[in-house]
Amino acid sequence: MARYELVKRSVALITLTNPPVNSLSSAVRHGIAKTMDRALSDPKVTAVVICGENGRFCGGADIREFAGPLRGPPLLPLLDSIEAGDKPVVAAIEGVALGGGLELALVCHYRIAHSKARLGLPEVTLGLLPAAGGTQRLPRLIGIPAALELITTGRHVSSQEALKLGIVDQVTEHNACEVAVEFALRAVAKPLSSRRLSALTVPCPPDLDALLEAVTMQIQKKARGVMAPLACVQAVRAAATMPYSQGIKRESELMATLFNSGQARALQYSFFAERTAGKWTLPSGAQWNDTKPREIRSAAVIGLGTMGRGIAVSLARVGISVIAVESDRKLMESGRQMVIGMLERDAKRRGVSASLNLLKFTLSLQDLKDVDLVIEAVFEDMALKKRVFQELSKVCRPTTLLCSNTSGLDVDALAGVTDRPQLVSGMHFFSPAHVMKLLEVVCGPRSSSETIATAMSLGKRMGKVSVAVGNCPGFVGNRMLKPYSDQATFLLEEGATPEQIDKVLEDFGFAMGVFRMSDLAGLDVGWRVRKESGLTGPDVDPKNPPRRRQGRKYCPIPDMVCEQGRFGQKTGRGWYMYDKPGGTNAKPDPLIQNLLETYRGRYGIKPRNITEQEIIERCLFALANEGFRILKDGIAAQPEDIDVIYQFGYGFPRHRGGPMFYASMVGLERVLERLEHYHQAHPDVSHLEPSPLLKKLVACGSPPIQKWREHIKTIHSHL
Ligand SMILES: CCCCCCCCCCCCC/C=C/C(=O)SCCNC(=O)CCNC(=O)[C@H](O)C(C)(C)COP(=O)(O)OP(=O)(O)OC[C@H]1O[C@@H](n2cnc3c(N)ncnc32)[C@H](O)[C@@H]1OP(=O)(O)O
Repeated sequence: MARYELVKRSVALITLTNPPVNSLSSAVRHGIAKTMDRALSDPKVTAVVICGENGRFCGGADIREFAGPLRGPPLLPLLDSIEAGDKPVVAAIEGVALGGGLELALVCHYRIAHSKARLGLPEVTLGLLPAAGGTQRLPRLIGIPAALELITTGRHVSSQEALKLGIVDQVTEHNACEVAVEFALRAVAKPLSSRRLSALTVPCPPDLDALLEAVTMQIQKKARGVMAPLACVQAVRAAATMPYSQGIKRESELMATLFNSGQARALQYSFFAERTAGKWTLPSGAQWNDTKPREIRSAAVIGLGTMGRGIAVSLARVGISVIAVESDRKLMESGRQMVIGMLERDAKRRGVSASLNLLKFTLSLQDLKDVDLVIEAVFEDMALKKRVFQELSKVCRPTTLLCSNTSGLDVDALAGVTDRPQLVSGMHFFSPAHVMKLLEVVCGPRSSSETIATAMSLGKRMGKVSVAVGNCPGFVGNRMLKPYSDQATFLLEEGATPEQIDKVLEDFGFAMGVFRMSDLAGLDVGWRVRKESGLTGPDVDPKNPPRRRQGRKYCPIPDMVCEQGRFGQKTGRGWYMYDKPGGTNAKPDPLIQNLLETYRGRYGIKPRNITEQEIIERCLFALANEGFRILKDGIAAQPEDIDVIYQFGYGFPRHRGGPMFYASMVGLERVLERLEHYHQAHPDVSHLEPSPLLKKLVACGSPPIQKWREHIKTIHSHL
């Protein structure tokens, strides 16, 4: 776990060996303690170099160990003892020095970084703080403002930035280990006192209180209700105002408040969930690590609406040549201008040159005959999409993969009109596609494993978090959205207002409440779908009870809002009013209040006081309940996939883990009991009826979320 060698006759080279990221597991900490003792007690050794195996210094504490009882040598005293040693210690940083890894480097007396290395204290993203002295040493090294920014955001910095900030002493293009050994030899006999960061005084800015206040306010605005960044501010305040011995105690106290918190558990779960989601398995048994994806060099995007434009940008900026197709010259020209503008702005932000030469715009599908992959992003209309797929099937070479950006239509029906159903899949991007990180890769019953592997790998290349899902109306994300938003509109009928519901959801941590989100997305899209499904509009049987459709409870309020031409932000009116069409400043609208009152009056509904608890339970438990159905139906393979989809596609707060993790934290028994209660009160709302899988899990003693898979075992897996 830590290898010991003597090099150049007098330098002890300690190599951390815990693949893949050399995290500081109990065994590694043990290894460091043993090898450091050996180095310090061997008179032949004049200096020490610490490095990591396989070009990675250290990815920090072993996050998996946080879930169990803490064993092995504690990190903090181990690091303090390295710093206190009387032989110079040099950190040779290659790959990453993150979290405890950087804290280890900070107790070394010198730090040499490879030019491609990344450094940072990302503990805050795991609901923690750098509690192995990081909050006390980094401010002493680089000053309060810079340390505060790095510690509260968890941002990684390049070695060049680390050099500018003063975190490292030298950046090298060569083997960092060899450079560090030479450096260590030159450091022998130089005084170490000024190199022990804990002994330095903190350069304290005169406006410390104002700075801390400003950062606190920024955090409260950006990360409402999240504890760890605020604890980080307090720890840095301690560094600025206390001697090291007291500051370190404060750091430990603050860590103790975070360590076993629900937020830390949720954030650590989210870290692993994101990685688990990339590891897909299909019903055929094929999986992520045994299926080779195809290399995609060229792609086509059909349709230059909002989605198509974002997809074209996402492809071009990772070096894929793109042919963008529109049906109308005017639309093509305006699409061209927008895509070019988006790419130029993106390139400017990233400090690279825009890859405009990779773009081609055309009106003819005939131009697609040689591309490796097509992503169709036309209007959400099955007949139109089928025509496009039929045409593509004729035009493209037989090996071209055909993907649809549909947000919920049957991918297999599209596959059925082509000559290559095995090469068809869904690639469901989220708007705006060049910004949003989520990609649902929809696996139809005939999609081959190579097709799925290619779509997943293309998603990764575009910087997306890709999740493989099965084929059903709405897939995972949009299928779950329906019960969630239905509950919100039923609550409006019963007495709530859009702003009340949104506030509760935003206080819970959602980036936007359900009504503000709908206004942003546009209310007309759902209205059109409801009209096409015969749920609203002139075709609805007037004899039908007005609040029931197709045998189910139905709330027509969203249709009534649309009937007034209120389509959301783009029209300046929706659930809220905005300063102008396209405005983003949502204000409660008395007209909506009137509409709700008139509606309740017409149907004799006596409004009642709706509590925060009811809003959370009805919206979020209905959401999770559908998630259980999705797992049972084999549309998602594991709860982690659902949670990743909701975090990256729907603004579910990461510090709550996602709808399924949240349900597990509340307690499955409690979720079941509340759903039963609400279903009893609303027997005509089927999505409040507890799902069989939820009941089964409760009957099995509510196992932890990581064990749910063992109870799912569906024979109908679509994944
Ligand atoms: C009352 C109680 C009081 C309690 C007080 C407790 C006191 C405890 C004190 C402890 C003080 C410790 C302070 C330090 C804390 C930390 O260091 S927390 C960890 C900080 N580090 C990170 O956040 C880095 C996380 N990792 C990454 O960002 C990336 O993995 C990477 C290093 C940049 C590499 O990326 P990439 O090459 O893309 O590979 P991945 O796919 O992400 O990872 C590969 C596999 O490695 C696993 N992994 C990565 N990092 C860790 C880790 N730190 N611990 C455990 N496992 C890790 C990752 O999950 C992948 O594994 P698989 O999923 O199995 O493939």
